Amino acid sequence: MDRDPVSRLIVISNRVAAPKPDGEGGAQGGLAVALSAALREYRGLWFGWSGNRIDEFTGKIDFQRHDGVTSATIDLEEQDVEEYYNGYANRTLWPLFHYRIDLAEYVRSFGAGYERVNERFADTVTPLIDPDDLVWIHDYHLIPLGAQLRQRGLRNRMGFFLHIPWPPARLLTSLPAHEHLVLSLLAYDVIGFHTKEWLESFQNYVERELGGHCEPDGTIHVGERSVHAAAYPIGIDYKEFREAAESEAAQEAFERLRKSADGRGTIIGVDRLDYSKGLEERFLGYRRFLEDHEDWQGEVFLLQIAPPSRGEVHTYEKIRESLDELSGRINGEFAAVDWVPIRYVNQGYGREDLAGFYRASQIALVTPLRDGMNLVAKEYVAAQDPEDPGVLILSRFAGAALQLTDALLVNPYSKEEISDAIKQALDMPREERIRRWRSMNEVVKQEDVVWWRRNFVAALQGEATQDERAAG
Ligand SMILES: O=P(O)(O)OC[C@H]1O[C@H](O[C@H]2O[C@H](CO)[C@@H](O)[C@H](O)[C@H]2O)[C@H](O)[C@@H](O)[C@@H]1O
Ligand SMILES: O=c1ccn([C@@H]2O[C@H](COP(=O)(O)OP(=O)(O)O)[C@@H](O)[C@H]2O)c(=O)[nH]1
Repeated sequence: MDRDPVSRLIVISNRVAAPKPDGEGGAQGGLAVALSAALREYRGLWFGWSGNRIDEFTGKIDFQRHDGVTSATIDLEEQDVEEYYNGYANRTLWPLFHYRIDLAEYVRSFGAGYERVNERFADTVTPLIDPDDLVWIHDYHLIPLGAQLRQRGLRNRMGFFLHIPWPPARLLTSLPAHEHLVLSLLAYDVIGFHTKEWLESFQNYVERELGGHCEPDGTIHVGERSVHAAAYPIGIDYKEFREAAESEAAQEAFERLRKSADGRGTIIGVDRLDYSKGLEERFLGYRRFLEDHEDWQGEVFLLQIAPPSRGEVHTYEKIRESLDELSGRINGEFAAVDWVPIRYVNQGYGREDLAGFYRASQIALVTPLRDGMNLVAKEYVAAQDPEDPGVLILSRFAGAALQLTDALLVNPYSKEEISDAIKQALDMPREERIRRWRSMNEVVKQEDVVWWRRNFVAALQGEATQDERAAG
């Protein structure tokens, strides 16, 4: 395997993938899954919150080594979790960055808790960083961390990657102290986004609100400061996922689902229970399909796997209640003694089970209203049987839609488009399914998590990536 000759890599993110006993599933989210894959190749360290709460912050670091990755985690206080994670990260930034200003809450104590936890991260991680280390900070929880580390004297090359969309400037300006937040990003040497669309929104903000100037090569100038900003779409660990798909456990999961489907077509959805994933709209689109095509009733079912997420945030409690109600209503309306249209499962599964379920499903319905990337779409493609692949129905508002252009792209707000796409997928001839799948599989295979990590790290080391050389 060719390794990049780099210094140590220090990865910092809110969540650090907790080692799980073999076979135990869970909704880790795409970031944790992708970073553990990338870090396995590196000498380095993954720093973040343990997920635990304590009465009083101590700054004690817990080191663990698991599956080739060293992690260093700290516990946070109850108030930290409430204001920083549940508050500013998930009640302010998450909805706003997913274009939901109607759900974004602007509460001063959230902002204060966010700054405090970023300072706590900076205080505890600074002694672990050597002068030659590359520092790679992840996601909206930790935007000001780079500036905090600079204030503590760190001169290392430092990069930031945003895993969620960057909103249009006109929406972002609804955030109190938005300039302060965005200016703190200028402490980094490299800023990465999943897609050109999110990058352009960022550049637009910089020019409109900060009076900055963006060069075609990705350099951004604001006052005296220059940083490099570019799109680096994240991928899955293709090789590892294929292995998971060929495991005995995946085969068992495949057979279990096929057996219980009893010859009916399976449409699968796999999402954290999050309002950004468009689950209500998806259920309504599927309902519309059942209404539009009565002959398909009893012939097909939707398996929606939706493990609960961020359950302490009331918008998440609300979406859970709405979906319980809506799935029940649709099932009550259409079910027969031997058929239920929606199997709605609030449980997380491990990768091997998921791989088997994906392969056993003729259609994947991946219809977020807005999504930074969406790795489920890529996993579905990777799990398919090349001789008889399923069809991916994908929201045009997911970052993945910019790469997976041979999916059936839909507007997730439109019941009609979802209904039509399901019908088109069910009727699609095998040759067309194979043609579309081959082209998507090539992208998923080539532009995998290793490619993503290498491109970002190359930029962090100050090297132009191949794509950037071609563009320049
Ligand atoms: O850590 P949680 O609060 O439980 O949430 C899970 C993760 O959700 C978000 O994932 C994003 O990253 C994926 C990988 O880049 C991307 O495909 C997806 O579109 C994003 O939603 C969040 O950004 C992570 O920080 C969370 O860990
Ligand atoms: O029961 C589940 C549901 C999801 N996932 C994983 O969680 C990740 C979700 O990533 P995605 O980018 O689709 O969305 P996110 O949840 O990060 O917003 C994918 O790797 C899924 O395989 C999982 O391991 N078990």
